[in-house]
Amino acid sequence: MNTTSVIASARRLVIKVGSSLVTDEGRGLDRQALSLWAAQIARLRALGKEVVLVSSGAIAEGMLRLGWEKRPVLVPELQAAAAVGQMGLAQAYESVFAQHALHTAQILLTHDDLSDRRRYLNARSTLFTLLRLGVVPIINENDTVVTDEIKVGDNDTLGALVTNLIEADALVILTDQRGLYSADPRKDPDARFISHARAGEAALETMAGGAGSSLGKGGMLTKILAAKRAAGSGAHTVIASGREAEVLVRLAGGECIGTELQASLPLLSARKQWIADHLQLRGRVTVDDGAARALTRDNKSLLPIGVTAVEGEFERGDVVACVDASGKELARGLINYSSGATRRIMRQPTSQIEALLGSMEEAELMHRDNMVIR
Ligand SMILES: Nc1ncnc2c1ncn2[C@@H]1O[C@H](COP(=O)(O)OP(=O)(O)O)[C@@H](O)[C@H]1O
Ligand SMILES: N[C@@H](CCC(=O)OP(=O)(O)O)C(=O)O
Repeated sequence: MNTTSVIASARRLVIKVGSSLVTDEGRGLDRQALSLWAAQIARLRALGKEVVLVSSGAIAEGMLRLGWEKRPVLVPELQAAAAVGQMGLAQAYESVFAQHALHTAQILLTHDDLSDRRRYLNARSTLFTLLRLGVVPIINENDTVVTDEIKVGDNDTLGALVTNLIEADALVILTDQRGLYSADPRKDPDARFISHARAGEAALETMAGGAGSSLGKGGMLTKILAAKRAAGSGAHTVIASGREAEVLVRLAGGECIGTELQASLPLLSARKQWIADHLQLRGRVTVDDGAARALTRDNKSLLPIGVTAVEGEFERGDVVACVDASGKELARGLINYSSGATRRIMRQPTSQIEALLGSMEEAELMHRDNMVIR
């Protein structure tokens, strides 16, 4: 077991702060807390660390400003609250970082931005440029424009996607608990604290429950899944209390505070990580047993002959899932043919592609190099 926090050696960090912390349990923007994190982030920067902040709290702050006591159910009302609250977040962060002569930059993202390769690369280079300029990027989901089809849904997941996007060394999730317990400590007084574990361990998911307050979205499960996702690019995750004194500076000094979730999964290349990080896919192809073995056991590409069904409408180059007969996802990757063309060539040998379509783009429906096994 490590006695030095993984944060000590991390050079590039993503720090995520949850709604209940940012808004003092919905009482209003906690400027004191924001000011303490800004002071700590300024110290991390002085130590040579690059920091990107992912902050929740727009909806909670917007509700408060609009005088709404209960989280609205109607999507346009949630979106309106987010639009109002985001103004408060941006203003508050700008002023607390200004005290340390640090500029901030607001970045509002949707899942659509990250699943489009061109926009993904744009977001990445903008973030790198901001870091190089010494600016602290502050990210939230663009709640005002998201629909179910294009949303990430919670900022723990968004934090992990950003971690992978900028190849950060670590993701720090600050919340209202000390870290992960064996059960929700709000419900189980005997819950045991977990100080270290491996990101992606299945047992962790059974320990984690939903959100403890009505302010947050994710709860502990999204944090555990975020750690697993971030581990794909080799990033370690620490879940700790945002109320712990000097938490970020102490972590950077090597002190183990909170739950450390070590990355120990096989590393994916940056492009494969982008494929793995698609939360919503445009379609799926069902593969037969032979193709399932070829993909998962023999490291082979997917050929049209192994496909038995096609769902959804997709274009060449879209990310599509390969599922078995029971619907379980075996792999996903960039497909070489549109859904219409795939329907015409499925169950057929490669030698028939040209005769069926008039030309052959590629021999494989999905090439191994463009595929991630699940
Ligand atoms: N196993 C667990 N360990 C710790 N907290 C848990 C666990 N399961 C559920 N929770 C709940 O998750 C809450 C934190 O999630 P959430 O309210 O979404 O916070 P945030 O706004 O920081 O994302 C805690 O307050 C706690 O009640
Ligand atoms: N984008 C939303 C936050 C959604 C969310 O994941 O909240 P939380 O679980 O508190 O991190 C907002 O700013 O209100």
